[in-house]
Amino acid sequence: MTTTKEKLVLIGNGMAGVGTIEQILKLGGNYEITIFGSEPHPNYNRIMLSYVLDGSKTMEDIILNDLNWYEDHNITLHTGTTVVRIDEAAGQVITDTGMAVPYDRIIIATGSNSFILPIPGCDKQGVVGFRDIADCDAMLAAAKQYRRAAVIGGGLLGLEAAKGLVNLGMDVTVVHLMEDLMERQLDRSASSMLQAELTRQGVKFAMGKQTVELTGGERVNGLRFSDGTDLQADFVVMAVGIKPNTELARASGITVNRGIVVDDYLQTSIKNVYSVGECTEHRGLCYGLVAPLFEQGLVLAKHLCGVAGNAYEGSIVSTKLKISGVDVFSAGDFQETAEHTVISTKDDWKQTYKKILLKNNIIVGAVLFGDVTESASLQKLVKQGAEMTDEIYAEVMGSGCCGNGEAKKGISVETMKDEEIVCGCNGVTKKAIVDAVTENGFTTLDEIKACTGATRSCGGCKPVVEQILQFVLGDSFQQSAKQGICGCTSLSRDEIVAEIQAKGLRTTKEVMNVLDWKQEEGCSKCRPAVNYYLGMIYPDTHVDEKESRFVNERMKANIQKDGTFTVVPRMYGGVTTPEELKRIADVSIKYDVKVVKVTGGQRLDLIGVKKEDVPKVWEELAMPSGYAYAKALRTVKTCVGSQFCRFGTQDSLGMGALLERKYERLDFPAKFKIAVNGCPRNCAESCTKDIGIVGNDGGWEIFIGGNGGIKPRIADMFCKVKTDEELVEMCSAVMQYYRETGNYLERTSEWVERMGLEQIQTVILNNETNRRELAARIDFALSQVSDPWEKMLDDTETRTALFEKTTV
Ligand SMILES: Cc1cc2nc3c(=O)[nH]c(=O)nc-3n(C[C@H](O)[C@H](O)[C@H](O)COP(=O)(O)OP(=O)(O)OC[C@H]3O[C@@H](n4cnc5c(N)ncnc54)[C@H](O)[C@@H]3O)c2cc1C
Ligand SMILES: NC(=O)c1ccc[n+]([C@@H]2O[C@H](COP(=O)([O-])OP(=O)(O)OC[C@H]3O[C@@H](n4cnc5c(N)ncnc54)[C@H](O)[C@@H]3O)[C@@H](O)[C@H]2O)c1
Ligand code: SF4
Ligand code: FES
Repeated sequence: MTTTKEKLVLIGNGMAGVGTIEQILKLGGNYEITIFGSEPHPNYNRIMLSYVLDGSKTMEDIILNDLNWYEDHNITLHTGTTVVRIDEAAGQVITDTGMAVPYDRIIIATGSNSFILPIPGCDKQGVVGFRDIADCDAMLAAAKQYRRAAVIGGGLLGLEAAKGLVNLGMDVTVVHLMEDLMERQLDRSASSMLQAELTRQGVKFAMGKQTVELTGGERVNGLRFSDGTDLQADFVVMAVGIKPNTELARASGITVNRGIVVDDYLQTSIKNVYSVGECTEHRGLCYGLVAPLFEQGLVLAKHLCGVAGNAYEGSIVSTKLKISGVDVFSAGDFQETAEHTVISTKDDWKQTYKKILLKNNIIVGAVLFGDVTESASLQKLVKQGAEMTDEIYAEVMGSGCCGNGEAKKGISVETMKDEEIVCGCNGVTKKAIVDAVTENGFTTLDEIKACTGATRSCGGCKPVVEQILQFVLGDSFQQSAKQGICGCTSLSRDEIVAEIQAKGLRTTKEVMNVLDWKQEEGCSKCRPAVNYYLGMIYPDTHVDEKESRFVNERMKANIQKDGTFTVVPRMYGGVTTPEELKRIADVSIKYDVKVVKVTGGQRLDLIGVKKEDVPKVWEELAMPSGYAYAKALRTVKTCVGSQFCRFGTQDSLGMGALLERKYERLDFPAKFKIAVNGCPRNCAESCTKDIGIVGNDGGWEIFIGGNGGIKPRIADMFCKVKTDEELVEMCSAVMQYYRETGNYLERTSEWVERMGLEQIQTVILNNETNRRELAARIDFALSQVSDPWEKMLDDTETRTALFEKTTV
């Protein structure tokens, strides 16, 4: 008997909402889930935007759940779609794109918006908040063009933004209303130590300043303060707090105060409509940190899954500033009053400060600066409302038997109670981590993260998690610190490839079974990687595993934020014909293609094709797939070369087309780009391509390992060759060597750095047999591939399943 699942709609694709869905899935909740998110991205770690800005993480690093995760859990995701109203009578949510989607239950998790000071000039160009990827992009772009930045607000966000902009080379002044930084978390002593440290790191400060106007023309050029003084700035970040996003709730008749008002089970004033996250007001409080939001999410998930659990009674918050070299921690009360008993130590030489506040001998708050080793213990003590005892005093103030910091660290982990929370962001206890090691056999930080969630958000708990691993594993900890390709295995890429070859393993499932994967099914990181390694090892017999492919690769087209697709046909060497152009034009008009874009790789991109039209567009274009969605050869960029250019000494057009025809369709560890130039003037920009080829009088020069993307790298000169045949053989050998030794998703720019140029030259240039064998192996692999669009057009079943279902 099949039971119909209740329809659960999540509005808001942020950390709180998706965190709740993750809990529901863990608890086995039986829902048909649909998620709406205004942003055009899958769920990402907003906290980490500070690290993207300071350059220590990339946007890709901070994705928490990629599109495969939604697919794998049968979740329908609508990105770039805002829900504008809940129609309670009709039992539907209504979107800004005109969708009406039925629901049985709703979770509202619409988060907050940056608070923008409503002062004259606040809408000028160059004024941003710091809340999402778009803001972060704007800041990264501004840093390339401008020098002077002002950050209004000296709270957590303003200081992290300021340090990020300093790292990007800007001259940054933090403009703060009060006399003390982070006055909502720190007392005057900690605040002034913090200001001194940040000044040392290059941040300037204008304290006690109220901004009354932003000056300039269309673009901001400065700030005017209430005392009549001003500050020049051509970029302004507002970080003066946040405003719960309650628009949708108000429009739907839900009770709203500062936030959306909920009871202790996160129920709003409307039946079956719940709210979690920053948009929520519980017992008069709205929270702006993830730990309380995850606590709310857990209570709600249990409630929605019918699992017994406590009501949500509110959270005690603690904060840590995420600036490298600045250790600050604050939990609970931080400003002493007559009611408090104060325990404090301040070391001006070591620049450390510790203060613990007691009320009637109960620990109610703590502030740490410089040394935050005790933050996890103090966080727990404050949360528990623990009574101060001699033992606790000795532990947290560092007196008594253990004068030595290292010894003390060990003891503090050892004496930590099982139920003590180690990761505040994700509510992970010491016991959960110890169990992950002793019961599941996990031994690395990545595995602990995948299993328990600890370290997944702000990362502040990493040192304590490491200490626990060390404590439980003893001497084997160092050895186990070797990281596998993901949390499912401790094996490296080379070990996996060697095992596949030695044991003759044939499928992903077999690899995972035989090599003792910790998660039977693997994850979205290892499944595509293993599928690639199998295809590389067995080019003739491996049956490609579609379920291990990323969504774009499965669809053979790139999904866009509005759910439509792009179609990029192949144009060998960037050359097309009037007949092809006519077909492209006819198809674009017939299928109402939104934009036809000339790409940087010299071809045409049909953007905005409706999903159901994609196969018809392929059929009517009658051109090969351009593989714009694949980890394969994308484009071969060419200049006009000797056929037309008066400087050209080599036929770059002809060679480009030849190479593109030869190497198209084959899988590589990552996308692959080539450029061919007719002379050293290098009009087709060889230096930023995986293989760059430059014609000269006596033949060709070959460059490898260039990249123009997020981590630009200029290609290295690999060798010179005289004939076209030598050129092709050399390219074949380099490409096959990269296919055989590259880590999945590793671009050649990283591969060359990792392997060393000399090593690659030794293997390929100094050993003719090697070179010939590599070239023969790639030729064999190439003989096995065929056009995927043509294949899909002949396969009615797959085509219908992919393009005629309602979801991707
Ligand atoms: C730079 C930065 C650093 C931070 N660092 C930390 C830190 O170190 N520690 C910490 O604890 N917290 C930190 N925070 C705060 C933390 O990120 C937030 O508390 C948390 O992300 C809030 O989660 P949320 O899901 O409630 O809201 P959000 O993350 O704002 O998610 C809400 C989502 O809903 C979407 N949405 C809104 N309305 C609609 C609608 N009507 N229909 C569809 N979608 C909608 C929004 O576009 C948004 O994507 C930081 C925040 C920032 C910006
Ligand atoms: N490490 C972390 O935990 C972290 C990092 C970034 C953001 N966040 C969270 O993101 C949210 C936003 O952070 P935030 O720092 O903007 O909020 P906030 O409310 O914590 O701090 C805002 C600061 O701006 C100051 N301010 C207000 N009006 C001003 C004015 N007119 N001129 C100058 N200064 C003014 C306030 O005095 C306050 O110190 C918060 O919920 C915060 O907890 C947390
Ligand atoms: S690279 Fe040389 S041959 Fe090619 S277009 Fe430029 S000048 Fe002409
Ligand atoms: S405390 Fe933030 S990730 Fe663990």
